[in-house]
This record gives sequence, structure tokens and C-alpha cells, in this order.
Amino acid sequence: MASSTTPRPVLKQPVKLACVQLASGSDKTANLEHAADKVREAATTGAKIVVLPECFNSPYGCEHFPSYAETLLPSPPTPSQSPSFHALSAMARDNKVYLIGGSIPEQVNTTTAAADGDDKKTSYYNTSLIFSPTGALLATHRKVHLFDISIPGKITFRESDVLSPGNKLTLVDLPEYGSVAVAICYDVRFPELATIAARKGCFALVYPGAFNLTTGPLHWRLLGQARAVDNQLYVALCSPARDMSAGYHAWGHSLVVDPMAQVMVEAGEREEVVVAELDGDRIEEARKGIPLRDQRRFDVYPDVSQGNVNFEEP
Ligand SMILES: NC(=O)CCC(=O)C(=O)O
Repeated sequence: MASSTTPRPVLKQPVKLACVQLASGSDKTANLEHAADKVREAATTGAKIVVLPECFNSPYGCEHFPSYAETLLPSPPTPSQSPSFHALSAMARDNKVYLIGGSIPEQVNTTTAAADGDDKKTSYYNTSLIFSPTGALLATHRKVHLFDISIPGKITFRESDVLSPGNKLTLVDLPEYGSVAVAICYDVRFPELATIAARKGCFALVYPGAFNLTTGPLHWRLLGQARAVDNQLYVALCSPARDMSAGYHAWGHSLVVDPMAQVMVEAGEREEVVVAELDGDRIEEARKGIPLRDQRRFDVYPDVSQGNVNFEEP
């Protein structure tokens, strides 16, 4: 028994998407100013969706998360609580673009009453902020799958030593175009998240990321193409530029993949803006030619998009 779950159309009109492969350093104010320049440059190409990389306002590393973290709640935060929130909002508004604002370290302070007094706790998240062309916050995504890996002799990284994971999937409605799913870097390794988003009707999966020099050459492009071919939609991966003087060496190679899994554009290692035009017809062509959506066998295996899926932070 075949089944069809993907609503259509998923992309209402063609749209240019730009990935800004940004060079960032240790000075947050300078990083925000530089990001603003590059978003302006991206917008001059006609891009209406602009993507920044993971941890675009700071160096990437567990030792840096607490010192660069900003408080986002209650929303909107004040400029002193979150300069990055206000800088991103202005970048989106000034350039009239949808801005998928990479990610920043977020700090959440909670106080719970306990029998022996208040219990105060500070948590950190790796959080993406998404803004509309008017500068309004549309959504936030906290990285769901934390980057904990250990490849002997190559790389050990444990985000969970410092960060807490997010607990929801993030679909963002861009009214003129349709919806995109936003997730962060290591999240791309989890096909369930992508498949659920695709079956909810998004036209693109967008991942601010920062792969490294061990897994980058092996998996970065492969994962972008895998998520695209599985789900027959566009995938964008946006990395920081490589900086060999930093503690973490990002792979670079920001790219956009089409619904047939062809790489449309790919950056090198350095700072660069890559732009691709996304067209709903290409999604339809891929889905018509290889009609996976009508051939799924939910009588044999379950539909992961049904049932208990979180779209709101509990
Ligand atoms: N920042 C990240 O989540 C890095 C993920 C990564 O490099 C990987 O191999 O996965």
C-alpha cells in the first residue's frame, strides 16, 4: 500500500538563497559589524534568504560558549542582553531579507524554589535566530543533537560538557515562498529530523554549521546531498571561513544542493558568499520523476512525521 503525505506546492515562487561563509574572530562587536557588511553584500545579489554560519559572532569551542553567551529571554531581549539579536534584526530589516542568523551561544538563567531556598541554574544552548524582512523574530532553533564525537588521533569534541540540547524541530514560514526547516550542524547527521520537516512541506533544509578538517572532507557534502536526495528538496549548509590561527579549524565549503542532489554552488575555504536560485519546479520535477512520496510503505514501517514530534520548546 503506497501513501502520500507531502503537501504541495512547497515553493510558491523562485527565490535566491545566499550562504555567507564568514570570517569571524574573537571580537564580538567587530564580528557583528563584519556580518552586517557581508549580509548587505549578499542582498545586493538579489538574495531574499540569507544564511550565516554556526557561532558567527564568536570563535567556536566549548571554552568560548559561556563568555560569548547572550540572554534571549524574555523576548525581545534588551540590546545589552543580546547585541547579536538586535544586530541580526537590523541586518534583516535594512536589507529586506529573511535572515537565518547562523547561531550564537545562548544563556538561560532559571530559578526554582526548593525547600532550602531558591535553586539557581545557568544553561547554555547553541541557538539560531531567524528574522523576517521587517526585522521581526520569526523563530529560534536550539541545536538538538550536540556535537559529541571522539575519533582517536584526530578530533574529540564534547559540546555536551557545556551546552544543553534543544528539544524541538524548527519549521519557519516565509509567507511569500513557503517554509524552511532550520537546524544546526551536527543535526544534519540525523535523517529523521530532515524527513519530518520535508513531510511537513518545507522546500529547503538550512543548516548553519562548522564541520572540521577530519569529518568535513568525508561527510559535509555527502550529508548535504544525502538529505537532499532522501527528501527531494533543497539543502543549504553554511560554514565559517577557515582560520588556521583559530582553535577550531572549520571546513568551509558552504554549499547549496538541489532536489536531485546536485551541488549548485560550493564555496572554497575562504570568506565567500555563494548564491543559488531555488525553484519549486525543480522540486516537483524530482518528485514526479522519482515518485517516492507516492511509494512509501507505511504498512511496512512507520511514518516518522506522525505521532510525537515536538515543534515547541516544552
Ligand atoms: N559544529 C558541529 O556540530 C560540527 C559537526 C561535525 O563536524 C560533524 O562531523 O558532524
